[in-house]
Amino acid sequence: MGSHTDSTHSMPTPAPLPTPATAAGREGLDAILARPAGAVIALDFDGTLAPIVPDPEQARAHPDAVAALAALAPKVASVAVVTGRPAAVAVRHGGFAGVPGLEHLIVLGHYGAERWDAATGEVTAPAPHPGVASVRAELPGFLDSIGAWRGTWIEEKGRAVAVHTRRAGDPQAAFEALRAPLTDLAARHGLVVEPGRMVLELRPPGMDKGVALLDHVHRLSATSVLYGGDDLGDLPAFAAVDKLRSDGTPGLLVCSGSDEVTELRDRSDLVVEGPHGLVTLLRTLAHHLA
Ligand SMILES: O=P(O)(O)OC[C@H]1O[C@H](O[C@H]2O[C@H](CO)[C@@H](O)[C@H](O)[C@H]2O)[C@H](O)[C@@H](O)[C@@H]1O
Repeated sequence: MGSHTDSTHSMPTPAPLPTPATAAGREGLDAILARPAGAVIALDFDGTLAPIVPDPEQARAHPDAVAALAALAPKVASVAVVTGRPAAVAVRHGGFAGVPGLEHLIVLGHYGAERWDAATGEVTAPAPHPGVASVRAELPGFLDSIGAWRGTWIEEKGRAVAVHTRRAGDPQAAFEALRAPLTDLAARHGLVVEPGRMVLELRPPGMDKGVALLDHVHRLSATSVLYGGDDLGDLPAFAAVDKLRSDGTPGLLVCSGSDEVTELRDRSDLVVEGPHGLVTLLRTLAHHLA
């Protein structure tokens, strides 16, 4: 994908859009193309718009992501980023604030608990869950007591805490060893564990990316939806698109593929190769929309 040159007119013409592998996906893409003004384009951040790096503080949107989103946003009902990150962090690391074309961008942070609106620059969110403060206090001693792998570290997220294993000698073994104990710990504090790419997050229950996506699509009375993600936390959003489809709203499920997570590949209509492939798809889609 990319731009081609049309020798007849010497004008760049858009590369063709890829064909989704499923009939439902083709119907979703057709609906977006037929009526872009009714389409919601919703995208995960880490691993989808931003390449995975060892230090979450160093993660940044793909260099062409903002331009692709800004080209797409004026043509559709809404572009939204749906992320496990605090909304303000995703806005900062994405470079999403003050961008011409992204005046109506929405960032749904903390799996939808937070909402940042580019039109106001404000984040709205419910009161923090008290279990986060108590688990934050217990967590360092708890990790020591269970002999967590060296390199395991805690990310402070405000409304949640996340335990990362990517820097451990064997990240997958470190992740597996922590999963059951952290699930018990979270439950004792009224929280749930959200597993991700070499990360286990302890966060409040009751919200996920599927709930957030359905709410956003219904608020706008959208007529179609595209959701792109890479990780287990995106599966509820995939399920939400399935629900929308069965209720009559066409949708396209895009997987930002990696070797690390395979579950989404099997559930998606279209697989692109990581954030670079996703950004190329968005740019190509923008070219094809009236
Ligand atoms: O919902 P997302 O936007 O995909 O956010 C999920 C988690 O992303 C971050 O962790 C992941 O990306 C890091 C930077 O590339 C990487 O180091 C880590 O291994 C990944 O799991 C973020 O740090 C977490 O808080 C998010 O929950």
